[in-house]
Amino acid sequence: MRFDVITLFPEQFRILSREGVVARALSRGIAELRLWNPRDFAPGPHRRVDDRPYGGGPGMVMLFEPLAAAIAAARAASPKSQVAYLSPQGTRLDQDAINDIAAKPGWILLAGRYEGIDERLLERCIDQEWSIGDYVLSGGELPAMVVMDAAIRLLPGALGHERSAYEDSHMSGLLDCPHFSRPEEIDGLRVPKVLLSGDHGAIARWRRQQALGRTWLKRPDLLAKMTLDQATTLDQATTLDQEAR
Ligand SMILES: COc1ccccc1CNc1ccc(C(N)=O)cn1
Repeated sequence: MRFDVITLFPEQFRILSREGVVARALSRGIAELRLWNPRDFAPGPHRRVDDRPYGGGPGMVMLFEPLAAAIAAARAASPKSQVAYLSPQGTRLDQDAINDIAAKPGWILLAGRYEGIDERLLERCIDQEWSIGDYVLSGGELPAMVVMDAAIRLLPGALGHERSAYEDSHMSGLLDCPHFSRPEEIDGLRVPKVLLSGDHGAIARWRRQQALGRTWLKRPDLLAKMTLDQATTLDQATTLDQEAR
């Protein structure tokens, strides 16, 4: 999977290639990262990438021309990739969205700075607009890294133990179960007996029951969403079954 990131601060992305799951995936060629700096595409002696907003107001806006040129160069290098802009106005991402993102051959991620970008880029050059949450950051670089981390860890071979990605919170539509490791007792707090029993069926049932219980207590909205999804799936299956008869 290939990520092309358009950013005024390429140095910030060094962190991805230093350590951890993403760094390993990059070094193994499971994922690729290429950085494009709009300043390299800005014309004239001053190589401007931003300017004051028409209509006045505080802050600066990223200029159309350098970004459009950087996007065109990235598209030429990665013809199968779509362009996604990280912004507080974007579609809110969740695990389902990340699963879809990770299934594509690649993405060109545009990280905005200042007050944002010239609106005409959204008309002409950008395919999708994403938000990692309802809060404003000083730039789109961290959101771009969040999306890359969440997607790359799902790629085959990225995690040591394939199943651990699937069993994470939100992968099954539920929150994760509790985890314990050595020692068996800490300050009077003991590991649940079932986890020491070696009875894998009982352990799996306990973990599912814990995940359901936690989701019910902490995120009942996920349960509602899940039962709705399941109901829809069930309904579709029934319809298909009736049509098949
Ligand atoms: C004032 O910053 C901007 C204003 C407009 C667009 C982009 C930026 C860059 N900042 C971002 C980017 C993304 C997110 C998010 N929630 O995904 C939060 N902040």
